[in-house]
Amino acid sequence: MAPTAIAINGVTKRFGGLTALENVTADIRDREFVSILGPSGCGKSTLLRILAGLVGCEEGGIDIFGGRVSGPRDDVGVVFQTSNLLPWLNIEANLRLGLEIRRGKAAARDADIGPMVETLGLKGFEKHFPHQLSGGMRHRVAIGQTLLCDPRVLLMDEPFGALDALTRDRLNMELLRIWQRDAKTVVLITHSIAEAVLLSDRVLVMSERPGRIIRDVTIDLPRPRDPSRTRESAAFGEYVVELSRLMGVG
Ligand SMILES: Nc1ncnc2c1ncn2[C@@H]1O[C@H](COP(=O)(O)OP(=O)(O)OP(=O)(O)O)[C@@H](O)[C@H]1O
Repeated sequence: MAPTAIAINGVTKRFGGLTALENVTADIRDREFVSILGPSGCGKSTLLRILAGLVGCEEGGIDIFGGRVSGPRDDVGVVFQTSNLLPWLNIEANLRLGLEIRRGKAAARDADIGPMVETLGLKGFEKHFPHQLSGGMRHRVAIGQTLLCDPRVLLMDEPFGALDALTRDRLNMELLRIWQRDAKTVVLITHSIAEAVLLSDRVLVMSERPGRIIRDVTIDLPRPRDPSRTRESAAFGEYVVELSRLMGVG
């Protein structure tokens, strides 16, 4: 079995008198693709921010590759729900920005971003500015910014929510390709049960706030997973039904 990449050890998080997370414990293996599902407000984003080292917690802690998380790390990349591109930089410069911050000016200047631009479906828009793009396109740039940095651990907070179904499918597949090719560990927060089943090795289901992990479902579907074929399979449907029931929406 692969070694542990992320160990979540009894994490409790409070905001004043509000307990957002209560004794959350989970192990995520190196190269594993894990999704987190849970009702709105149960603490998913808070957990991701703690994993990213952006906020602390009152009890427990997170270890990534054996080291206690005490702040953002270079080997951990995060994609948030909303994109925050710099409005005065064009798309190409925005894409290079993440690299510049992490690897320096020379690495950012020399990087071949063509393949990523292609993947993101943004060819021809390199010289445009963020205000000239649709919300979905801006979001794709933000995803590309993080992917270009090639982090070993990728944390994603509902990254595809704002995208149309076709783009979402394309980026889902691209994410799977990158995950398999580059042996990354991925933690994905999604509201889509179908997306979680399509992509993941395991789905962690959280309770209503205060968030706890109430179920750990292994998705034993063959890979590679072509979206249409996978969605048509009986086993896929059974996982969706099981998770819907756990989420109280079935
Ligand atoms: N900075 C903060 N200060 C105070 N309360 C907060 C803060 N951040 C989150 N919360 C509260 O913690 C709880 C969990 O919020 P969080 O955003 O983690 O939930 P979520 O599961 O990601 O929700 P959603 O699915 O709707 O995005 C909520 O009740 C929220 O109001």
